[in-house]
Amino acid sequence: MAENKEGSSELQESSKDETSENSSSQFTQDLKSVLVTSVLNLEMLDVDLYRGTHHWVPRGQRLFGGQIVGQALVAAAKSVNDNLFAHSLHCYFVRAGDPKVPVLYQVERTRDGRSFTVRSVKAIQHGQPILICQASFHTLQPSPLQHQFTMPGVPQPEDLLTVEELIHLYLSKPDIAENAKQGLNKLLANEVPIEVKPVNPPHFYRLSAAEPKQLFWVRARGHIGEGNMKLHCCVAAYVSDYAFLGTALLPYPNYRAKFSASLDHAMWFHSTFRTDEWMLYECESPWAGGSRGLVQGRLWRRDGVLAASCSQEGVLRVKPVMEPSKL
Ligand SMILES: CC(=O)SCCNC(=O)CCNC(=O)[C@H](O)C(C)(C)COP(=O)(O)OP(=O)(O)OC[C@H]1O[C@@H](n2cnc3c(N)ncnc32)[C@H](O)[C@@H]1OP(=O)(O)O
Repeated sequence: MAENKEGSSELQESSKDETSENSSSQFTQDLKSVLVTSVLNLEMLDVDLYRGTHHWVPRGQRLFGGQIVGQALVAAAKSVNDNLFAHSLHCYFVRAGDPKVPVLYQVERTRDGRSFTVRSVKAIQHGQPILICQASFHTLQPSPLQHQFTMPGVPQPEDLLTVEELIHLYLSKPDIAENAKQGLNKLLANEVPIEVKPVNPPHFYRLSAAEPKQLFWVRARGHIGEGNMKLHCCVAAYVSDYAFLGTALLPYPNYRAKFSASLDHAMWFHSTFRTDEWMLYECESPWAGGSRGLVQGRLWRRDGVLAASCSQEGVLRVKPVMEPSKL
């Protein structure tokens, strides 16, 4: 991958490592997460201009927002020095992403300050922006001010089932409705590059109204490894948009989304973490109204350290379900 003006960023280092790994052992390459090898591995077309491809597209046939955010952060991170760490990003999804064409990422070097560096990224398809994103990077500046909430007490991932295992359990029910079976098999066919273990999975038969809160353990499929924090932040951006907006629907089992899409997405990165290790994603929706819903999330390391926080508002247009769906 060509060097850009700033010299090689960490991400380029990792891709150099990757190249060396590739040459050393195909086995290592097979273990590397598909997030690293394809979803977040952008092709550099020119200085500050990159092209991304797609790995998994949700059923709604618009690009997965987490992929666009993760790729935009990858593009921004390539133009900053290795001594800077991503600490926040704010973005708007302004048009649906088209799964049939790649996405171009155009990076503007908005400001290089003494401590903070800001990049603006436009994700472009068919000559139009689909996402506008600002990302900010900070040098390490320790401080006596240090506090965080306490991580919720939940069962460990080893004691929970993956989404795939839960689906197989539901599919084994003798009286499962045909349409529910088709829906579940479609979910199974998804090649989502992250493993998810819901802490409070929905009850199969009757979805009663629940609090707009959900928790699940998440991790990237495959190996990413230590050290490349910018890459882990990009994977966290990808992960943070998975099932996030659905938190706002939990109190309404008699409605289902007719049209839903993320409008914006904001993230703050607090500490080092490994997205290829289990992390607890705590999601809640403090508000919904006017065909919109607000969701907030906290990503926790297993040792209880708060790794990242995120917020998102989405458009939620719903229609009544004749009878509560069996999943
Ligand atoms: C979870 C995820 O990853 S989602 C992926 C990431 N997020 C995205 O892709 C969102 C990208 N942004 C967008 O697509 C656009 O900004 C939008 C759709 C959110 C808003 O754009 P607008 O031009 O204002 O669209 P608007 O909301 O008026 O219409 C959108 C659709 O809802 C329909 N609609 C509009 N108003 C209403 C309404 N009151 N009731 C029902 N349907 C409506 C429209 O007919 C349109 O349907 P169509 O696309 O089949 O024509």
